[in-house]
Amino acid sequence: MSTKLFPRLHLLSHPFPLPSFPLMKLQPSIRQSRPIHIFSRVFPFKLKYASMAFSSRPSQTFQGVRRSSAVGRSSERGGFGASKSLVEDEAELSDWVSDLKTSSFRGRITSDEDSDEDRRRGRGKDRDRDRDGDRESPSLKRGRGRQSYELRESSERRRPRGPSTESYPKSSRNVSRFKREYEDEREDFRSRSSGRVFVRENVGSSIGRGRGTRETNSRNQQIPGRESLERGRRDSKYRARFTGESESEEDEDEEEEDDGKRRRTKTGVRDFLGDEDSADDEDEEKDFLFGKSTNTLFPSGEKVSEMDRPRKSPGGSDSYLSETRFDQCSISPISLKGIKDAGYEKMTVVQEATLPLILKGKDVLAKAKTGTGKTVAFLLPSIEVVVKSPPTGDQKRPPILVLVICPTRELATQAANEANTLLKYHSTIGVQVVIGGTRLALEQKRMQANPCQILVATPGRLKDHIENTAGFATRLMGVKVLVLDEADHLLDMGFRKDIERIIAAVPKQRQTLLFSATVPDEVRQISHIALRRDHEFVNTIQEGSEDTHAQVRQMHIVAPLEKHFSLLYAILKEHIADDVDYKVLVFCTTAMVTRMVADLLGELNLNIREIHSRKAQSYRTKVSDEFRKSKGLILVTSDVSARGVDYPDVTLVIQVGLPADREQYIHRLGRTGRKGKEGQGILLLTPWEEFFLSTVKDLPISKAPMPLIDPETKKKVDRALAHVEMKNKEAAYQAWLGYYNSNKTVGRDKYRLVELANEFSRSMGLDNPPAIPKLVLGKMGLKNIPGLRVK
Ligand SMILES: Nc1ncnc2c1ncn2[C@@H]1O[C@H](COP(=O)(O)OP(=O)(O)OP(=O)(O)O)[C@@H](O)[C@H]1O
Repeated sequence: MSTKLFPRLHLLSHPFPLPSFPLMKLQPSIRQSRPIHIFSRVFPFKLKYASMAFSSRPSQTFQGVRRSSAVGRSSERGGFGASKSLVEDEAELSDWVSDLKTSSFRGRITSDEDSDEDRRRGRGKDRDRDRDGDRESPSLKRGRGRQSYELRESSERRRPRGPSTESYPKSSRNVSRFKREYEDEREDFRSRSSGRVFVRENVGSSIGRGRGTRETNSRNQQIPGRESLERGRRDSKYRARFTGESESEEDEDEEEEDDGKRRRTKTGVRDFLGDEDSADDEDEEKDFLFGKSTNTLFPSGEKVSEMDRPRKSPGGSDSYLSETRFDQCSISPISLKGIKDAGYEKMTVVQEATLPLILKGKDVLAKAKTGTGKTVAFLLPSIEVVVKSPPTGDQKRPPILVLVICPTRELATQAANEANTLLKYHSTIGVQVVIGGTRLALEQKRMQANPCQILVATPGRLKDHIENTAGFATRLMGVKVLVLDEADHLLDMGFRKDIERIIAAVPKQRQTLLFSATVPDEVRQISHIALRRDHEFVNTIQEGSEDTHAQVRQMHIVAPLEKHFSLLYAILKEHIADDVDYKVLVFCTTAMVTRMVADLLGELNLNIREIHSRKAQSYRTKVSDEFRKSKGLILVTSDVSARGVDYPDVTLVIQVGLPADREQYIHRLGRTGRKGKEGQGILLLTPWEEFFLSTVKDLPISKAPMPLIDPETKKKVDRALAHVEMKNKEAAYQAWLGYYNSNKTVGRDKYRLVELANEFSRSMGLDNPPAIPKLVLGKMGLKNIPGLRVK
């Protein structure tokens, strides 16, 4: 792309006005500034910062922070309405589902009571999977392709679930593959879906917890052979599943370990892996054992009116740091020592806004932009709760005092790392992590043998422990603080049932903290599931300001699918040429599309890594760690990296294809521009995806000039495409079809959808679209649509 015509862009620091909070004096904020390279030059103007004007009310506590009581607040996002998600509301979903006309789908409609009964009857570890939709007919399971996952997941949202008493067929390769794909895709789906909430009760209704009804509520540098070993391992594992063995959906690696012997004899695959896996486990063990080792606070019930505080920024840019130092708050000296060692001196704006409230014992729902220190904001006061808690007599089952729930494994690990940093000098307080993809037994041992006042968990694995770990439920009854990180996502339909189950397992008398960079109105309305009625809503994003960072340049390119791979390559090449310290995230729509794009970029000799739900957890952890520390690297990823992951100094985020919704666009973009740094975001769409721009029209996304693709580049990309494995293209095609089929706009017209899918197929260099199993097409509601090939 020719970018040389345009001036470079530099962002300037700017001062904020003085706050009225007595302890906190705001000075001009110093931001790290780096020149914007490549795409800055496509814009013939300098970024202008609009001065922000806010009404100031004397009763406010923090500048630039809107705080409100729980009751009666609706919109804080200016003119923007509800997010557009894959399946936006129940009525639309209903219409959409009725279009599918599949008898097997109808066959799946059963009742929740049945499923509970089924659980009681006991299906061993299978019950965790039941939670996520395995209560269905075997025929459905057989037909489940990964790309049909969205269909199933969406369908589940509206129907009660019931049991399947029939076992999986034992020897069908197709079944194994579909099952594997379905399980793997689930995490990607969960990662990208958000905002799909159907409950529309007013906050503060009688259902609220406060009213006592809580429960109602470079691939080229990859380890040689690793990939194929992983796949072989998965095949073996899933084959084992169909023999009637099972595990929780997040626990693939765990099952491999626990049932390794059995599977080894069945398939022989694990013979190749024994050593490697134990090495992985040791690494993981080390990771999790690195560190060491609550007063019950109840709100006074005071109502706080909405407070719009000015945090004016004469320079225009938003600041992530306040002028308030941590030692100005009532934090224990030992915590302060840890904070100092971590290099934190001043609080970020969200920390300044929420810390006093949380220390007072209030339930808080907080919204703050990506990369502005929300993790410390909830961890630090939680640690203080532990500090103030009297020691307990129960040595056998010491209580867990703080429970932090994160939607992804990477995020949970990251939060635990941050907790350990803060706990550096608290020798008797320990944090433990429980996440899918690791051995349940290992976690059980760790939680028993080490201090574990703070537990960070992903929902599925936590639920597994609640149901399967002796004494765990008792330990959870000690919880004084419950934190939902990425709260809007956790309260979304993909996680809702798990979260409700977890909430039921912790005491009603607790403090609850909900944090996210996006809080759609729907989430506010259902927050009573977790929060007390008199909770505080703290919004650090000023009215009239965007949910994204001003120092992140956002652009979109609209081009036909056939050009996307060449464009992606051209954009990356330009960026690499412009910035030796490049660090790029390329988001793709699904795990299999991610794999195919990673293959392609690897063939083009770019220094890439890939991460998605189809990768083993040990691999994901390694790649994630590597990317965190690296420069000069491109991470091709599905939405497992969309939220919360704190990779420092990401220079560019590229989103290829339709993001699941507005929230997901914001979170993905938020991997760059963290801690006040600059960054760039490019959204690459086709003309028929352009409608998405209307859902983010309040964000400063400008149209980038169309990069020129010279014939040589085109040829190079075509040659590289020819080297991408056919089976990866086939899987990408099927996944692509499934993803867009579940989009309520693109998936509405099935004939058009198939035309577009075949366009995607051609863009991968295929003359004919790959054939898809008949059953899968049936599940997707795509039987007899012209243009599809059936196998
Ligand atoms: N007071 C502070 N001073 C300096 N750096 C801080 C401070 N608090 C947190 N950080 C750092 O800021 C970075 C971003 O923090 P964090 O990941 O918690 O952001 P976040 O708001 O949760 O982002 P996201 O919305 O993407 O999850 C981290 O590297 C963290 O260590």
